[in-house]
Amino acid sequence: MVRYRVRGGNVLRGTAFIQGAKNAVLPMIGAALLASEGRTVLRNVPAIEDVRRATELAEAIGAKVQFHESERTLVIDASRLTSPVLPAEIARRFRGSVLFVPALLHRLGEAVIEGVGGCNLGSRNLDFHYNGYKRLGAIVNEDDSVIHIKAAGLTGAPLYLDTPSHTGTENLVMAAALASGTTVIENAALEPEVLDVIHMLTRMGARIRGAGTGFLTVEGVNELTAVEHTVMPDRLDAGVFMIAAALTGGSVNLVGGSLEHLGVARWKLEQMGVAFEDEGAVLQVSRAEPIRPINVITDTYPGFATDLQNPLMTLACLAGGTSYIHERIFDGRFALAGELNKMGANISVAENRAVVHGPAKLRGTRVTAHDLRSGIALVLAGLVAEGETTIDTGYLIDRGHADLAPRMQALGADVEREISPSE
Ligand SMILES: CC(=O)N[C@H]1[C@@H](OP(=O)(O)OP(=O)(O)OC[C@H]2O[C@@H](n3ccc(=O)[nH]c3=O)[C@H](O)[C@@H]2O)O[C@H](CO)[C@@H](O)[C@@H]1O
Ligand SMILES: C=C(OP(=O)(O)O)C(=O)O
Repeated sequence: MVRYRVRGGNVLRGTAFIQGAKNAVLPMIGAALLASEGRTVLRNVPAIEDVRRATELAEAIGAKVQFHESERTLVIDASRLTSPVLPAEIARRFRGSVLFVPALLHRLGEAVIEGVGGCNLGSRNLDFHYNGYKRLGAIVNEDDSVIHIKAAGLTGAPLYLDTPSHTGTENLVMAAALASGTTVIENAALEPEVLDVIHMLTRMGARIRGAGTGFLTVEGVNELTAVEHTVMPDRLDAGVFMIAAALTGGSVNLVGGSLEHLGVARWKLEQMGVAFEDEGAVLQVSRAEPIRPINVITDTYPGFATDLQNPLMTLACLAGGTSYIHERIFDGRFALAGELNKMGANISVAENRAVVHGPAKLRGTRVTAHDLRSGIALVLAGLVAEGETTIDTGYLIDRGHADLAPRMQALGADVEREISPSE
């Protein structure tokens, strides 16, 4: 079992190299499976567990995949897909498995979803996805726990998303890209990762207009070709290292961090006292003043990213006053509060609102990661807690952050990753 052990008190200084974006590379692997000839090359791929699971899942349906981890490069040959089944033992380990459905529908005419994983954040429905496939002509059978979708060719149609779903947009764009005729997707997501996926699909030969406007028009084409594409940097990984610098009162140079990918989050961090110095391709982050309390409302991009809500909750624990966090994307994303309270924080939660009373003096103890971002938020808390903090279920952290311990150690943090015999 993977466990992280953090000893607090060190001020972080130095350079952090931001990884490739988890939430861009996973749909890109799904997109690579749409190419019936040649090999796709993805660069700047993060060495995270979700990518390793996605590699295993792609191989389970017949693709040939080589993940050259030290080169951060994935090579995918999807010329022969052999099975429409996304096996539960792999698909249930990560959310990105849902992104393989469009390729299965186009390449094999059917998809059998034995399960979808991902962070435990409440309902996490997929009805927008299924409704979209039906409107494109697929037959979706949701009768039992295994979802069967059949499609003898998809036909363009007017689609909509009730809310601008991140993977919902990516899946419906991929489904429409090879459908016959024109598809319009209303209320499409604007996240930078979604735009990067659309950029890759366009380079593959897809005909997509309106990226970043909320209205996407997709003219179906007959085939998509394999390309080489470099994955954008991970803005959530960058946000974690920004907050690490702010928490410890240090100064960190981010290679690969970009402020415009953060949207409102950049301004909220500045409101709390975080200072940014844009030095060309390097972004310097520091905190020159005491941490101020904040009022944060999570939203779709460019609103405050829900994936940074937990790391920000940790920062708010040190603020000189009361902070208010309103989580508007997921209906169960406050598991972190109970763990931080074990460390001496004073956080109260009522439905989708949390109130963080600061400043709190955090003390190291044994805590549990309930999901990827609560896990990384606990590592951040350990950086400023008195004594030692151990974080169990560290696999959840490794789902989304590559080489976390070495990258933190390079900044002077006392962070160790341990493999303990499963208890
Ligand atoms: C692999 C990946 O890219 N994961 C990201 C993706 O997740 P994911 O794509 O699952 O998140 P969505 O944007 O779809 O979901 C947001 C909300 O919409 C609801 N919903 C979504 C789809 C649907 O068909 N029906 C429905 O009701 C969900 O229950 C949730 O409450 O975007 C989230 C929001 O930025 C991020 O936290 C995740 O890191
Ligand atoms: C919710 C997240 O991931 P996933 O959708 O892969 O569970 C996340 O990255 O914070």
